[in-house]
Amino acid sequence: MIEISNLCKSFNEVEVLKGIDLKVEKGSIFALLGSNGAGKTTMIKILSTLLKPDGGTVKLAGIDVAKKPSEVKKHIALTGQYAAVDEILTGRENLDMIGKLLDIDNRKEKVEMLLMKFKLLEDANRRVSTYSGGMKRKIDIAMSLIGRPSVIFLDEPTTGLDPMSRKSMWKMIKELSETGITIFLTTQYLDEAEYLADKIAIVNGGVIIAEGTNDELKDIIASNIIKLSFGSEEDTYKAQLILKDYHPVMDVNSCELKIETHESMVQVFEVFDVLKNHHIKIKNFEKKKASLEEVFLKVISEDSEREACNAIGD
Ligand SMILES: Nc1ncnc2c1ncn2[C@@H]1O[C@H](COP(=O)(O)OP(=O)(O)OP(=O)(O)O)[C@@H](O)[C@H]1O
Repeated sequence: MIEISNLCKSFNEVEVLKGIDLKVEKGSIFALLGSNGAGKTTMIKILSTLLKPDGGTVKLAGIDVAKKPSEVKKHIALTGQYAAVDEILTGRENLDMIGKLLDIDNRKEKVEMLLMKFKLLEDANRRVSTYSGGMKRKIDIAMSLIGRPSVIFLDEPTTGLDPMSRKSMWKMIKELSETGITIFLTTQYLDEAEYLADKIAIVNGGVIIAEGTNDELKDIIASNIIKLSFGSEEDTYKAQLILKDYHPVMDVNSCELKIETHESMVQVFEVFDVLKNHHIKIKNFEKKKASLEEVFLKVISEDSEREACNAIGD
């Protein structure tokens, strides 16, 4: 549904996007992750025709976004971090206004159907200025659905929402995806990407540094993690010293060490052997896959280190 090739964009000589290549499958949920200022919103603006790229191509449903923006607009909807709703109007009036602008058939019915779907019927005649953050976000998404888009861009859809509203937004996004709409979202919440996305890409320094399904990212980039717990602080400190070549991360309070293992079980047995030889008893042992957060932090820090080394080399 979306094909991005060698996408570049600079602002005042600062290169924000330095050659992005991505593909998003029809009907899937795609999450773009990145730190503050990584270029996520810039990318969404280009994909949704609001900003012209400096180079590269973007095709949406096979249509070139730069060459035929008005064609592309018929297929897409954009909702932002800051709800684009008119606060003075009621929820119903907001939906009706967009319906009029888009000259939608059966507008009234469509508006009522969306109010019902988003559980906003009871509050439909209240001014949006009196809505909670979660309700504003709902009306924003409902407005974007009036034109029956095939792709919806959600820029940080749950930023600023409380945990309950986040969960209900997640449910709504899943339901939208089940109707066949392709969803492209940006987020800073790793659990959000982990829960929602069929595919995830991490943008850093203007390029995509990792891409894949949740499991692929964890498999390809991250190693497995072993968690060892000990009977005392003393043993934990000793184990940390003995295992220093494995770069353990220590949590003294819970007497735990976390170690990354890069190869199957071989390193796990090595660690056991070393501890046994030093007569340190392991109280508990757990082997788990890295979380997406661990993957994210690792690839970002490795990429930044590489950049720093390159800069020194230059
Ligand atoms: N119109 C503009 N003029 C100049 N610089 C801009 C403009 N828009 C964005 N930038 C810069 O481009 C970089 C990327 O911004 P962008 O908003 O795309 O990042 P982001 O990943 O969405 O960040 P955040 O997570 O903080 O929203 C930032 O350094 C920002 O200051």
